[in-house]
Amino acid sequence: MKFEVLTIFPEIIECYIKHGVLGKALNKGIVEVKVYNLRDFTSDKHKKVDDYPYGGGAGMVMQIEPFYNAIMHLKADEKPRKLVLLSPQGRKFTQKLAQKFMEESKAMVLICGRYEGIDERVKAFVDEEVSIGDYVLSGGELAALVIIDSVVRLIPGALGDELSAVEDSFMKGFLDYPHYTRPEDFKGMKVPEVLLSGDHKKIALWRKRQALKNTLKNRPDLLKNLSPEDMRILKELC
Ligand SMILES: N#Cc1c(N)n[nH]c1-c1ccc2c(Cl)cn(Cc3cccnc3)c2c1
Repeated sequence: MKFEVLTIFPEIIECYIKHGVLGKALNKGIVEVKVYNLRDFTSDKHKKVDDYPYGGGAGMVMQIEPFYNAIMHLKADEKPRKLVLLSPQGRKFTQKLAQKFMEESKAMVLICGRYEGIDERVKAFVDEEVSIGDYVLSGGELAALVIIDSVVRLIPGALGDELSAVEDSFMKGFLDYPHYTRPEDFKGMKVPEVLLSGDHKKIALWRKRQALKNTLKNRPDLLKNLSPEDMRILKELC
């Protein structure tokens, strides 16, 4: 899969993608990320990308021309791509939408703005307007990275451990179970005995109970379409 990112801060994207799962996927050639600086698509010597808002109001608005020029530059190769605008007004990004993007798109353009937002006319050239959540960020770049990271994790072979992609929280409809590793006793804080028992059936049941308990406490909204067995365990917890 290929990601093309439009931004005035390419360093934000370039720094993050070198590390972790994304870095490995890039090295394996499973993923390609190209970052474009919108200032390279301006037509004035000051590389201006913003201006005062029509109708007044605080702050500056990003002008349409750099976005238009960059999008036309990308489209020149006539290859199909999904154009996604990051915006506080966008539809909510979820694991389900990440799965859809991974399955349906060979290439995605992630359009990142700053300031108070971008000229509304840019939306005439995009396929989706997406927000990663109900909180206020300073621009679209972090949101773009969230989308790239979550979509790449779903690409077969990207993680090197198929199970963890399948087991990721939210795919199952409830949160993950607690994780422990060495030391067994840290200042008197001990690892639960069951995890040292080697009894895989008991461990699996303990993990399921803990996951359902955590989900009931922190994210009851995720508890849908539980299997009869999970429902039985949940009822025991109530
Ligand atoms: N995705 C997402 C997302 C999110 N979940 N919060 N904030 C954003 C986001 C995305 C794009 C931009 C652009 Cl362009 C400018 N800003 C700053 C801003 C802040 C408050 C009101 N208006 C604009 C952006 C914030």
